[in-house]
Amino acid sequence: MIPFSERPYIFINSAMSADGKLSTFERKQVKISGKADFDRVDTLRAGTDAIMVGIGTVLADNPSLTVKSEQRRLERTAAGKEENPIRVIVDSNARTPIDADIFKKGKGRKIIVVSESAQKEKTAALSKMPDTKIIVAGSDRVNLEEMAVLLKKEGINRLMVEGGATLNYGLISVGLVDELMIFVGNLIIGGKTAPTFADGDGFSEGQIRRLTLESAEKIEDGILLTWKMKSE
Ligand SMILES: NC(=O)C1=CN([C@@H]2O[C@H](COP(=O)(O)OP(=O)(O)OC[C@H]3O[C@@H](n4cnc5c(N)ncnc54)[C@H](O)[C@@H]3O)[C@@H](O)[C@H]2O)C=CC1
Ligand SMILES: Nc1nc(O)c(N)c(N[C@@H]2O[C@H](COP(=O)(O)O)[C@@H](O)[C@H]2O)n1
Repeated sequence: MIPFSERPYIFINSAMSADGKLSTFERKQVKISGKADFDRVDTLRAGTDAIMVGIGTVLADNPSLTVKSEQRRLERTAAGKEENPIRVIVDSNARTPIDADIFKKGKGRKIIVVSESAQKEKTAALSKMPDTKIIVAGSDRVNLEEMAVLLKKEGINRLMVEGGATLNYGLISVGLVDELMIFVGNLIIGGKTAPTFADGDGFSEGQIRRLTLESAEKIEDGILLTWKMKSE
């Protein structure tokens, strides 16, 4: 485990259906949160140094990961920060499209974390995008622990993760998650191949991770659960 002083504080914010799905079997983005929850997410975004997603989420949702409220952006700039937190994509093979919204919408730094096996032409093209830095961590796949240490060196002390299913599992499995905020919405999505909150290989019985419930808050017709990871 990486000592806490050498990595950012890392929390995941996700929205899942009552049956634990992040989206449909077609991997199409579903609005699980309502207006109030999206506003809460915007406050969280404004209060972090960086927002991270996996490449699967970029390819499926094409998110911009910007702070939506002008007032919150102004408060950030008044405090000497950039309008938007640094946007980080975990992208082992440098598959991020150069026309992705992350490059088109909102000002601020972007970091694409790739592995050594990513094609050099692809990383070169991404490194030419404005305000974009490439970080290499890991040989075939991004090594998340190495990445966390490098992100701390970039000045990221508080990191918000917005999925998806594979990245959530990957971070939890290497002990890199401190807190989870899961909004459970009032819908059933179903489907055995639809992404769940944490996919990946799954934990065997002896490896199951345990949580401590911090709070449960009703928001519109859903519930926001805030959990801390129990130390292993
Ligand atoms: N409801 C919600 O809050 C959210 C829903 N989603 C949904 O989740 C789905 C996307 O999830 P996934 O396909 O699982 O993609 P993902 O966003 O978790 O990205 C997975 C990719 O991350 C990369 N990666 C590199 N190194 C890794 C490592 N060591 N561990 C784990 N991942 C690593 C791999 O290339 C892997 O394919 C979409 O359907 C999207 O709509 C995504 C974000 C939030
Ligand atoms: N909090 C939350 N609730 C939902 O219902 C969602 N579908 C998501 N998805 C996440 O939000 C990203 C979109 O961000 P932008 O609006 O483009 O800035 C999406 O990619 C998921 O990470 N989140």
